[in-house]
Formats: sequence, structure tokens, C-alpha cells
Amino acid sequence: MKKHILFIINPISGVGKKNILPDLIAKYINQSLFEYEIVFTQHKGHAEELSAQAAEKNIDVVCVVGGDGSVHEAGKALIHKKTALAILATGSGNGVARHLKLPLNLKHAIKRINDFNVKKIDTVLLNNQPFIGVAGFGFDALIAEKFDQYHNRGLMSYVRLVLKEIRYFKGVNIQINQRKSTENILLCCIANTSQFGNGFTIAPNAKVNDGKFELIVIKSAHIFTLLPLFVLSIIGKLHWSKKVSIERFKEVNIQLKTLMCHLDGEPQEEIQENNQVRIQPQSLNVLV
Ligand SMILES: Nc1ncnc2c1ncn2[C@@H]1O[C@H](COP(=O)(O)OP(=O)(O)OP(=O)(O)O)[C@@H](O)[C@H]1O
Repeated sequence: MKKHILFIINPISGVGKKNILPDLIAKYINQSLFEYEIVFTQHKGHAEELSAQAAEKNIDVVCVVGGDGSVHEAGKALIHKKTALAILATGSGNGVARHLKLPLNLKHAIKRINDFNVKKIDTVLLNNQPFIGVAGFGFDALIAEKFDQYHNRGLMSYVRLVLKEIRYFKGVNIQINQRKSTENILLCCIANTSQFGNGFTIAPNAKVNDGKFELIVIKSAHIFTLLPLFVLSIIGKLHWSKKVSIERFKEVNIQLKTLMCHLDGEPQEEIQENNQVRIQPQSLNVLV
């Protein structure tokens, strides 16, 4: 029997045109193995609704065509479900797809789906909100919020926003597991996967199926610390910096003074001061 795929295309993700995708899918998906449907999202949150319905119907694969925000929406609806998540990376950052070493070339990415190689990965719960890749409470949360309202997408939009906002960023205060509080933090990230996207590696040793997440704290928000950190991030050696601490946890408590948070690059509205973070081992089926 053929396996059933629902392709969910986010038309506003990244910078490329998405109307070529139905033809590309028809050309490269193995139609003797798969039958499929294609839906374009109409609004924020739509990918989550469609994925939840697909999981209810026991559809074999939801293939999200978008960036980390789309992966977040579709992925969280598939946690602890049989339906597997596939990704065609058309977003601005594509951190999860890059971590999983999925092809960024769409032809090759569609052909990879034909292999039907399913792997179980961990996901993370922040209070009762799940995420797949990286979450954060610092400068990254501010950028996620600004990017969400920005008129353009793509890497250059991220660069413009970072250069503009870093000048005014004051740092945030946090407390981890009731230890003494740490002030003037640039980033406090929880990483299940290794990068924000575009090769910006925040957790060089993060593994997506080891039953743990990494907690990364970068201690200074001063503008002059940014360039060396940027270089170390690009070469995947952020842990070499004395400003960076990385610890691995199954569960951690984080107290926040600043109420800013993103999950997989999606800014959150309901943020708590007291945050319990917990790994959900092997909770999501993903095509790799
Ligand atoms: N039809 C739509 N109209 C407006 N927003 C949409 C629509 N479909 C999805 N969205 C929203 O688009 C946002 C951005 O999507 P996504 O994250 O996939 O792309 P991106 O931001 O370009 O990539 P990345 O997250 O990798 O940087 C998400 O918040 C998603 O909810």
C-alpha cells in the first residue's frame, strides 16, 4: 500500500517563490511509493491545525515546507504521534533542517523523502509548551519578536535586525536551579539541536536523540564581545569562549526577570517568571 504524505507549504517562509513547489514535488517524489496532497497555509498556526488533523487520520508523513517556525508548528502537533515529520527547508534560518543534515537543495530534499528513513528524536517542554530545536530568553528572543513583525524575511533581514538592536540591548537577568542569579546575560538558550540557522551554532555538541538538552548562557551583552562570539559560532566552537557556559540537563528550572521568550524562533506571548524545562526523549518521528 502507498504511504500518504501531506505537504504543508508556508508561502511566506524565506525569500524564494513557493509556487514552483507542486511541480517539483510531482517531478521528484516517488509516486509508486507515495500518494500525496499539498496545502498552502493561510495564516499563523495553520500548519499546527493541519498537522493535528493529519495525525488524527494516521497519515504517514506531514512534510512541512518552510523554516523553523513551520517546523515548530507542525512538529508540536506530531509529538507522541505515529505520523512522521519531514522537512523541505525553505525558511530564513532552517536551523532544525541543517542540524539534521537534510539537503537544502529542494530536488535532493524531495528525493531524500523517497528513502523513508524514520528516526525518533527528542523534543523539549518549556512549562507545557513543546519545541523542537532551540528556545531562548535573551537577545535571540528580542530578535525573534522583531523578525516576526519585519516586512522582509531571509538571512539579510536577520543581519539588519541584529546590528540595529544590539546597540540598545541591556541584557537579561536569570537564575538557574535556584543558584545565585546571573545578570547582564546576552543569551540564555535551551538547545535540543545545535544551531539557530544559517550555520550560527549555539550548542556545538547538541545531539537530538541523547535524552538531554544543552543550556547555554553567554554572559556579557557588550557590543565588543559580539564579533569574536560571532566568529566562534560560525566555526562551531562557541564553547571555546570564556563568556560561554554550556551545561547538559534532562530537566532544569530557570527564573527570569525579563519576560521575553522564543520557541524555535517563534516569539511567545504567555511567558512566566518561573520556568520548568524538561526533555521528552524520543518523542517525535522525523524523516532524515
Ligand atoms: N499564510 C501565512 N501568512 C502569514 N504568516 C504565515 C502564513 N503561514 C505561516 N505563517 C507564519 O510564518 C512565520 C514564519 O515562518 P517560518 O519560520 O517557516 O519561515 P522563516 O521565518 O522565513 O524561517 P526561519 O524560522 O527558519 O527563520 C511563522 O510564524 C508562521 O506561523
